[in-house]
Amino acid sequence: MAQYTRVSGFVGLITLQNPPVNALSAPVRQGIVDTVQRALSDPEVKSVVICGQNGIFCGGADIKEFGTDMFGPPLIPMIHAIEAANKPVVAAIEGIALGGGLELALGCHYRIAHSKARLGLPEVTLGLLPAAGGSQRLPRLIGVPAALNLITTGRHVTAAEALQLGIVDQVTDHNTVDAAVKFALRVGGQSLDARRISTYPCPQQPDLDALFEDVMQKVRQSARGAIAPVACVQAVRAAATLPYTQGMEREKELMATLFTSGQARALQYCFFAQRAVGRWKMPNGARWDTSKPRPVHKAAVIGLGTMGRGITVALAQTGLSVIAVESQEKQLMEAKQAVSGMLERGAKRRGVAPVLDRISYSQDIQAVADVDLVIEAVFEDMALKTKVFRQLSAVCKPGTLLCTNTSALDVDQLASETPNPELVVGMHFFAPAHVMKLLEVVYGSRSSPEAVATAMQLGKKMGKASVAVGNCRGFVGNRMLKLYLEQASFLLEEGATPELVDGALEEFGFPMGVFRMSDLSGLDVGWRIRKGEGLVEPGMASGQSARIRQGRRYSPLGDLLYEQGRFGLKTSRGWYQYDKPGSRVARSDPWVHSFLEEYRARHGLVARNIDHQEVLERCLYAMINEGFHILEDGIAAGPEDIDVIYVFGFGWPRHRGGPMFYADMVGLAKVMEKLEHYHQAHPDVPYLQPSNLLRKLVASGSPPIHTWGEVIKKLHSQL
Ligand SMILES: CCCCCCCC/C=C\C=C\CC(=O)SCCNC(=O)CCNC(=O)[C@H](O)C(C)(C)COP(=O)(O)OP(=O)(O)OC[C@H]1O[C@@H](n2cnc3c(N)ncnc32)[C@H](O)[C@@H]1OP(=O)(O)O
Repeated sequence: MAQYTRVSGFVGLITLQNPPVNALSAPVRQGIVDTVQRALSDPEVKSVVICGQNGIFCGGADIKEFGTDMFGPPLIPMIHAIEAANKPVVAAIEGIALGGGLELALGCHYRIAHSKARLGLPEVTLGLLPAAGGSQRLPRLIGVPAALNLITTGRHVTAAEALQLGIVDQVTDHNTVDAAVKFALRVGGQSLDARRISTYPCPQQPDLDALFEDVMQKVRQSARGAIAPVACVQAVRAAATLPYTQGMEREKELMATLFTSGQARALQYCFFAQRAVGRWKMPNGARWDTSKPRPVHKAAVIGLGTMGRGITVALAQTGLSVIAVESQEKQLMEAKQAVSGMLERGAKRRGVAPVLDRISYSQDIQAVADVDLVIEAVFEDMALKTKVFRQLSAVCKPGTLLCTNTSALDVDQLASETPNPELVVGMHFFAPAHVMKLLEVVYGSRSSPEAVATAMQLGKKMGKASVAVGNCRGFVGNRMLKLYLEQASFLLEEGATPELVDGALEEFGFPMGVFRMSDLSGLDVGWRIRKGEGLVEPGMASGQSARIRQGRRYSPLGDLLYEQGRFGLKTSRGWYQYDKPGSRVARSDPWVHSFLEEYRARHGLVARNIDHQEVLERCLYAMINEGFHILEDGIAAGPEDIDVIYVFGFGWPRHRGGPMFYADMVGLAKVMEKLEHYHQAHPDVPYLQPSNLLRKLVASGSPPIHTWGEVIKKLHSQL
């Protein structure tokens, strides 16, 4: 809807009304068309101002309409009619002008923004391009390089940057609508010939071909297979080389390809999934909207290894006072220096002052007596964590929330060591904790809704995609990852190389394949986890029972490399070789290839040809199948939770939506059939057997992902 009023005698004021972000839904577009016509035909009205209600100009097209039968007036003619008007139209931009919202503003003759407003064309993040003239007008207004930057990244700019770039004509600290009305009164009756952006020639750019070639190469490299950034470059190129009308034709053509693409569906799914995970619920009925978080002003971190340091930085940057505790003096000194460095570098990047004074350091756990929340980040060892939790219970004031950063251990067991298990939750960060955007909030069987709400709110304040998950070994992310890693090792045994497996996964869109990732995180880390699970004994890796452990297939390849001191990047040898410890450039290592050949010969394994498709099916479908088990077990409340975890924490390519969305796209029947096929070929790998839930979904005709909840509910009610 759009409301129309006449203000100051001569100005038609149009207010977009569609909370929460005044998205351009069909009724809003219809409202704009009607009210613009009304203003233009009223002889008393000399100029027009368009604004949005509640201090928000417009969040763009209504994303919920995509994929439905869209009705109502289309955006392009609506914006053309505004630009062609014979009375000045001024956009009063408060809050946000994004996507179609900014395109609407670019159709206006003038733009006035509040100093706190943000503007941008984020369509690329939804798998689209600015196809209501944005890709054609913006380059004409601000030049090709700046437009390319904004359109291919989708980044938001501040009002100050928008003014500097020439996107807006004026910035105000005062009431934007008042300023726009005053402005409109002043320009009423003036010629609009020089104010219609579509009539501007694109600013000349030396060596246009070289510029586009260079940008296209960079965009293709960073897009990891996403098609929208490439289409965005092509659309801007059309703006730079074609007359406006032909450029619009090209924009439309490119949008037609994107609009119905699987990638756009995936990216739009991710947009809503990211918001859906905030509406968490627990199997006992506790939920986000009935659980009140506690205030957290002061927090403590116990253990200042890599994770503890990152968590300390993340908390301090959120504005909390932090007490960082490390019992070893040398480690404490090193941590202090490292944390200060991280804070200083982060502050420099963001152009703010570092918040070093928010952190105090101590070797004594007694120092945490008055904090509201503690995050334990000591070594991943149950006995050690238990000791820390007992100490914390004795030291902390009543009501302090005790959180563990364990990546796999039993949260219930830790909670049982405290007199108040309802105050215990997992806060599983991902390394580096001040950078990675994911937080798994793990509720135990006795965690209170209040404790979960507090951890979720803190995660949100830290800027993390926070997902509430149940307690099981590895929670959601690592539980699924384990099978992905195992399948990759099995593929090596069967004839693949690390390069082949990584190549397939990187082509799929992961930033790095499984073996490069393993070199980065350290083969010693994986070895320690397997040892903790009782899978590793000295000498066992080469013995008779090497390839069967705990009654099922096991690959000792990682253990054998570990025994050779090949820990990955840190020792400059792992699945690849590196020029020096810490170097990121992975080079093939002939030693690894001979080692694999000898290993196969020793175990009577005959190498066969393995192609990219098999790598993807084995690694990804095994993980997806575990995702279905996780849903069945109620560890994740819905497929969105799993997908957000994988996109934000494990480098799953966002344009493929996450593992569960990907399964839906591939077709559940196909995933099930392939799993059955691989299980038949590898009966000693029980987890390749399709899960009950997957079978049930296929039997119910493979319903779309947003309706899986019904099938899961039915499954639970039958248990
Ligand atoms: C064959 C060819 C056919 C061609 C047809 C072409 C037709 C299309 C033509 C033009 C297309 C234009 C493209 C666009 O405009 S795409 C949309 C561009 N806009 C965006 O990407 C903005 C997305 N939103 C955000 O970034 C944020 O929501 C923000 C606006 C910054 C607000 O953030 P915050 O304050 O943190 O609040 P939330 O993110 O939680 O959002 C609050 C609720 O509002 C819902 N929302 C937000 N934006 C939209 C939107 N554009 N459409 C619909 N709904 C939106 C959001 O989902 C939250 O609700 P909920 O929690 O229920 O999910």
